[in-house]
Amino acid sequence: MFRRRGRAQVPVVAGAEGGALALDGVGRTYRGGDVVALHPTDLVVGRGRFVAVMGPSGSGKSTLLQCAAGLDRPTCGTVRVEGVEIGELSEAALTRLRRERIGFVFQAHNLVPSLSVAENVALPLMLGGADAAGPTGEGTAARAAVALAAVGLGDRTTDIPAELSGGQQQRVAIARALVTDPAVIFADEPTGALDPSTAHDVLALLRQAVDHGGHTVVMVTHDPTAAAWCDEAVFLTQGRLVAAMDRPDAGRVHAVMRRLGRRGVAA
Ligand SMILES: Nc1ncnc2c1ncn2[C@@H]1O[C@H](COP(=O)(O)OP(=O)(O)OP(=O)(O)O)[C@@H](O)[C@H]1O
Repeated sequence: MFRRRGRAQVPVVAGAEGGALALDGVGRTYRGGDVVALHPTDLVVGRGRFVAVMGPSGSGKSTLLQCAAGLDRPTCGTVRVEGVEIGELSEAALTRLRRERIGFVFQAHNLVPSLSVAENVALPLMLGGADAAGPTGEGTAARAAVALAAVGLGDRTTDIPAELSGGQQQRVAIARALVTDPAVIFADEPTGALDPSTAHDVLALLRQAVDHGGHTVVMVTHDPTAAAWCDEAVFLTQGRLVAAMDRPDAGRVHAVMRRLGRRGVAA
């Protein structure tokens, strides 16, 4: 669905009122403006939604995700997470917001190899120092244990990452993303390195985080099957958001991706 704005068509993801994430005219250029990775883009994601960001290689998906997550500063526009405009935050405040209100899951899970599974999950809490205790005063170890139990790894807390399979390591990364109870989880190709069965388990966990944890998940993926786990899919091509789909299924997503790959535009 779209509403018209001056500069571009604007996908509005269902349930946008009180959005967890709002991009307003967010663009990113490189080399003094010669390379436009992302044209000014508007996107509002409602709380408790699972959204896939899709598009051909080089269409700007990772750029959008990095700007939305406060990992990169856009060239123009504003990003709000739970209504907080992140461009106005100091580096220290942005770091704190990223640590406490945002979770990250990447294709390469970035676990610290020398730390145990439980220590890896507790890391965002430990970096938070005095604020690490949960709402009822439980400590970091207890919170990490709850997050690990939620991804089915409650019995692997003392292992180091190398002792786990790739899929189990990705589940640890999801536990680490969940442990701070973030408003938004950004996932960049979280199943890109996994076999279909393990990918299924990881996507089920993200779906559960939305349905039972009330989290919002924004996931970059190339995979129509992964997109079918989402509430909505939005499609980028050549740095522009050109289409959105409610309740995507793999067949329809695949058809749009083929059209985008062929012509660079949505039908
Ligand atoms: N640091 C950079 N300097 C110059 N150009 C860049 C830089 N980062 C990204 N780009 C360009 O911006 C465009 C969008 O890149 P981006 O990584 O966002 O695409 P993507 O859709 O995530 O691609 P993929 O699916 O292959 O990961 C590409 O043309 C890319 O070459």
